[in-house]
Amino acid sequence: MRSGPLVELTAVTKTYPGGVVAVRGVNLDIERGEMVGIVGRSGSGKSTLLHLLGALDLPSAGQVRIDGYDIAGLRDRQLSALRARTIGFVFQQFHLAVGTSVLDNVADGMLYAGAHRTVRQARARETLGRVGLLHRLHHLPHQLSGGERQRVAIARAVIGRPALLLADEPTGNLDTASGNDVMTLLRELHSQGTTIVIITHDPELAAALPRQMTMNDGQLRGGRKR
Ligand SMILES: Nc1ncnc2c1ncn2[C@@H]1O[C@H](COP(=O)(O)OP(=O)(O)OP(=O)(O)O)[C@@H](O)[C@H]1O
Repeated sequence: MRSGPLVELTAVTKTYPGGVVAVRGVNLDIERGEMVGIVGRSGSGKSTLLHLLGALDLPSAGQVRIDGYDIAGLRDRQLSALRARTIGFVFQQFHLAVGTSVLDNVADGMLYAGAHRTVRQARARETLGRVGLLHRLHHLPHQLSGGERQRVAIARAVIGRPALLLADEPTGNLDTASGNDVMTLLRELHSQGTTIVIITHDPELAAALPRQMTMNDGQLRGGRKR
């Protein structure tokens, strides 16, 4: 494992074509093993920040380092490899493959590793055990509740044991009880060593996390501790 913060943003700005400045001069360190909430109103720039944290997008100015790598210095293939090895993503809308079993949805989270399907399925089974869904292996996504779907999405995101899990409004489509189950699961993954960043517009949810930051009009409060 490399030393230094897992994610380091220095003076990061993201301007969209058309001129909207979605993220302005953000400095942010996320240490290995942290669990962080980023809270902010709709349009404050949270999703844009998450895309930058996950190297899904490049900054217009400033530097993003992930696991020690300055992402601006990587070729597309190196960037994809870094993402695949290091980062898992969870979204509000689950994004599961329609018509594909729960087991294969999760097994596909390891496609990048080039392992045989039976190996991936064995890992998927083990990971679905961790999220409490061994009784749903052969169901299709549309046969699951929202909370179950999100647990499948989390299993897919962590099957490759990424150092960093980025979750964009992971409870946004769930009722309170299922949302609490998903948060409990994320805490468990955190206690097992995964660094987690959760984007939310829910101040209560963010307040319950070990570290919180606030996004306001593209600016981040609480980003750097030193
Ligand atoms: N692809 C894009 N092109 C142009 N402007 C964009 C694009 N994506 C987002 N924006 C703008 O950037 C600003 C920040 O958007 P972003 O989605 O990051 O906010 P958010 O805090 O995640 O909002 P929400 O909670 O509603 O998802 C908004 O003003 C938005 O309209």
